[in-house]
Amino acid sequence: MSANTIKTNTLLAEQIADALLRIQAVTLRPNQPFTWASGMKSPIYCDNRLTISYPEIRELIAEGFIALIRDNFPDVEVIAGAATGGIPHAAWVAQKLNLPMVYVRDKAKGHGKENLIEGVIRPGQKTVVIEDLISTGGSSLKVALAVNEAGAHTQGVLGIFSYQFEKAKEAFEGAGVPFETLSNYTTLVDVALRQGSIQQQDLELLKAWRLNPSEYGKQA
Ligand SMILES: O=P(O)(O)OC[C@H]1O[C@H](OP(=O)(O)OP(=O)(O)O)[C@H](O)[C@@H]1O
Ligand SMILES: O=C(O)c1cc(=O)[nH]c(=O)[nH]1
Repeated sequence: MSANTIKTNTLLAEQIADALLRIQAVTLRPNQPFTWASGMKSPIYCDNRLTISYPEIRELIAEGFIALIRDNFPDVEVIAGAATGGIPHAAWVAQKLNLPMVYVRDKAKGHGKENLIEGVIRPGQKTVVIEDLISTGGSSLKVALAVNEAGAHTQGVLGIFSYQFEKAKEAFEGAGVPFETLSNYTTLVDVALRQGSIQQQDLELLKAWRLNPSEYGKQA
C-alpha cells in the first residue's frame, strides 16, 4: 500500500475537529508563537492530550482508529504508542482489539534497562503506531523506524490530527510508511469557520502562516 491510500472518514474528521474546538484543545496565539517539537514556530497549537479527560471523545477516537485498522491493517499483531501523546490512545485501542501493546520513548532511557521500546515486541510482528498529532511527522516516523529496527514491521502510522504538511507526506512516502489521521487542519478550519469560533482576521493570520510555516515567527 502506498503512503496515501488510506481513506479518511469525512464525517468523523468533522466530529473530531468539532470536539477539539469544543474542549478548547485548539489555541491561536499570534503574538507569542508556540514552539513545536520540530522547533518550528506557530500561531496555532492543538493540544490533543486534553482528549484523554473526555470519555466520549476518547471513545470516538479509539473507534475511529479501530475502523482504520480493520480496513487497512486487519492482520496487525501489536499496537505501539508514540510517547507521550499516543500512549493512552494506543492502550485503549489495544484493549479493544485484545492485542499486545508497546510504547516507544522519544529516546532510550538513560538508566535502568535503557529501553527505547517498553513492552514486548517480537521479530516480524506486524505493528501499527498510534500518535496523537502529526506536524512534520518526525516524531512518529522515528517511532515507526524504531519498531522496524527492533525487527518488527510497522504497517502504518495513525494519528488523531495532521497539519497536512507536504513535508510530512514526503517524509512518510520516503520511508515507505503509510499514514493517516482521523482529522486534519483543513477540516478544523472549515468547522471553526462554520461555528464562528474563528474570525476573518484569524483566517488571514492562518493563511499567512500556511504560506511559509517554517519561517513564521522567526523575527518575533
Ligand atoms: O510531527 P512532529 O513534527 O514530530 O510533531 C508532532 C509531535 O509533537 C508532539 O509531541 P511532543 O514532543 O510535544 O511531546 P509529547 O507527546 O510527549 O507531549 C506530538 O505529540 C507529536 O508527537
Ligand atoms: O508540532 C508540535 O509539536 C505540536 C503541534 C501542535 O499543534 N500540537 C502539539 O501537541 N504538538
